[in-house]
Amino acid sequence: MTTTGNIAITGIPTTAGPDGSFPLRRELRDLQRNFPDHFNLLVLALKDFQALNESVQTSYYQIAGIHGLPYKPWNGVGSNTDWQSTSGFGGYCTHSSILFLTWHRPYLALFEQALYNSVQAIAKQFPDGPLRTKYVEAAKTFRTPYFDWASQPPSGSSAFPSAFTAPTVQVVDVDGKTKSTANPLYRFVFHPVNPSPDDFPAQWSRYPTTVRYPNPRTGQSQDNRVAPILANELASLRTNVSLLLLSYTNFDAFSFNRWDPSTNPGEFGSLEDVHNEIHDRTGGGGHMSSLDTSSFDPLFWLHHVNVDRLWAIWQDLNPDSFLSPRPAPYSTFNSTEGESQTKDTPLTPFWDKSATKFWTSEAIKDTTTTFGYAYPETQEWKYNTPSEYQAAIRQAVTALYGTNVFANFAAANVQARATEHTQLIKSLSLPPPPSVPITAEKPLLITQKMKQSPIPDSLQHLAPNNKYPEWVVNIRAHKHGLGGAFRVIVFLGPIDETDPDSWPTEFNAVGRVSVLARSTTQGGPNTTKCAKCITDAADELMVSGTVPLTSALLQDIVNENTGLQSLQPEDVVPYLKSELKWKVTLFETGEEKDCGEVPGLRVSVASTEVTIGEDGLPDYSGEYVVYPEITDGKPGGLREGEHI
Ligand SMILES: N[C@@H](Cc1ccc(O)cc1)C(=O)O
Ligand SMILES: [Cu+2]
Repeated sequence: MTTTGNIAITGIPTTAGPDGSFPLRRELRDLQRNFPDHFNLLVLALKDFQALNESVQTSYYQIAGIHGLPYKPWNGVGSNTDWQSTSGFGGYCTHSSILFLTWHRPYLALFEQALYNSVQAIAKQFPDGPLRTKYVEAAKTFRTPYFDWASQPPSGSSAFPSAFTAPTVQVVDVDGKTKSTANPLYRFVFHPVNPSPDDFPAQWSRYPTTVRYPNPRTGQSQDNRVAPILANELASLRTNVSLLLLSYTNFDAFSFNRWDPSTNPGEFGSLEDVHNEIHDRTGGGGHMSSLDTSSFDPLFWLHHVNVDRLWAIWQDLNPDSFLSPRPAPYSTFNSTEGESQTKDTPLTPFWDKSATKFWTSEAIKDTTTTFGYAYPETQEWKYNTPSEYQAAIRQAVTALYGTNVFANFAAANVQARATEHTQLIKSLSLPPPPSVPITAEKPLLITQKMKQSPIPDSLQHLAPNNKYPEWVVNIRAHKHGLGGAFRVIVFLGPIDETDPDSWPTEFNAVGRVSVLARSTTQGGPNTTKCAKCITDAADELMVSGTVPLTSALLQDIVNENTGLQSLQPEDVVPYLKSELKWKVTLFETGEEKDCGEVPGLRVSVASTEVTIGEDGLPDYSGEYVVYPEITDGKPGGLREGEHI
């Protein structure tokens, strides 16, 4: 890869195998356990890549810097100066925009081709002989892994893989010796944090490395907080992913989180919304929580590969739906607020393979193999017909994310969550894990239960005639209503109202909608943010998200002391009226702050009747019904007579 002039974004140049196959981007835990040579290369190459001089255009530092901070033009692509107007943001990344998914695909391809450079270099450094042969061979099919944050981790293993949290990792180094080395997935070590003066404002330059859940006082990363917080809202997140993949059929609704008055109650969610939630839950006020800094955390790349994968899966299930022109939500390096963004809008700063023009959404929509990779679920070449291929995708999706909410509930042993939860919370008070070497973690498994049983016998009575109502909480708010990143957490049941710090780990937390608004005060956190809303144009941008409730309702039904009897509206409506609540907190500073309400906040509850087919697959084609009586009278709740 040349490092001067226009850099062509090629991904890893690959010719298809004789059967049409392409190398796979695999799940991290699968890679670690089943492809140890690839995993070994990942560790060594990522270290090498991260160590590149920060002034090199294809260094980790500079590639990460395309997304947000330090707001510098990259690859010879000048920036639009409009972003400096009050409502704009620096950097090239696209969010709440129709280009959200497509822009990130060449971005990941660029990361992968740069990482691959290091993979090649490393493989060749092994001593001549069988070791080198082995690693050179493995290097050919090396692709960036993904972190599947939605499927159920195998029992006894953490929702946040140790590959991200262990400070050191065991590797076979290029001298052929097995040793312990600093883990490049754990954090990125800036060298230095401000290679040019003021790359980062004080709020960020205080951290010499990327951090997760930084202690607000000491700035220490608290990685042990991530796993319990991922586990606590996992069942709802997983339903969200199944709903997105199996019930959304329109690209615009599926892809991004912008809300408008025509949004129907079955389409408040989006892949961008669940993606935001992962930024929030893994960042905890550290780098992942902010669009300005998230791409510096190595986790960002594996998270976004998963987002790209979910899109690839969805797109192959819905090949005829693609983006329709939409106005840019605000000005950035590559867009001007209000201008129409279409499938032909240049995805700057990513030059295409010719290095003379930019990639467009249209050019990268159809297949990931343009960039030399596929996913386990998208091995199209294995099937004779499109319908066979789609049936296989559906099967793979339902095996990982739950054939239906009942099978998911049973397989994931959600029932045991209450006990498990107490243990997790206890583990939070323990000191961070010592520097342990990575031991191969169990890969995600297709659980037998999900495959076997359409509706487990013990839950059959809750879906008479194989029909049941699926319940969701829909949320919308002004994206920039608080002048910073905030979330709305949804609870079902009592919580400690007085302690915002405890809310994400309350057992009764069901799920959240996280809004990654950028801080409008670039100098750092502003203490008046909760109290005041900003009144510029960006304030008008409305975003939405959804929190699936059904699995939490099932938990409450099974847990007899709640009194809830069924999923039917006559039981659920009064139950939700008394038990459903939500809290708004600002999260960018690492300190949880109760913000009461956000401008434009509307929370509503909707349900749709789902029929489970013979094969256990849910049919989501029904309409959604909104129940304003549940939220009427609560702050920010939809009122009766009000339109969604
Ligand atoms: N937090 C719960 C989900 C839940 C939330 C609220 C409830 O009332 C019940 C269940 C879990 O870990 O699975
Ligand atoms: Cu992201």
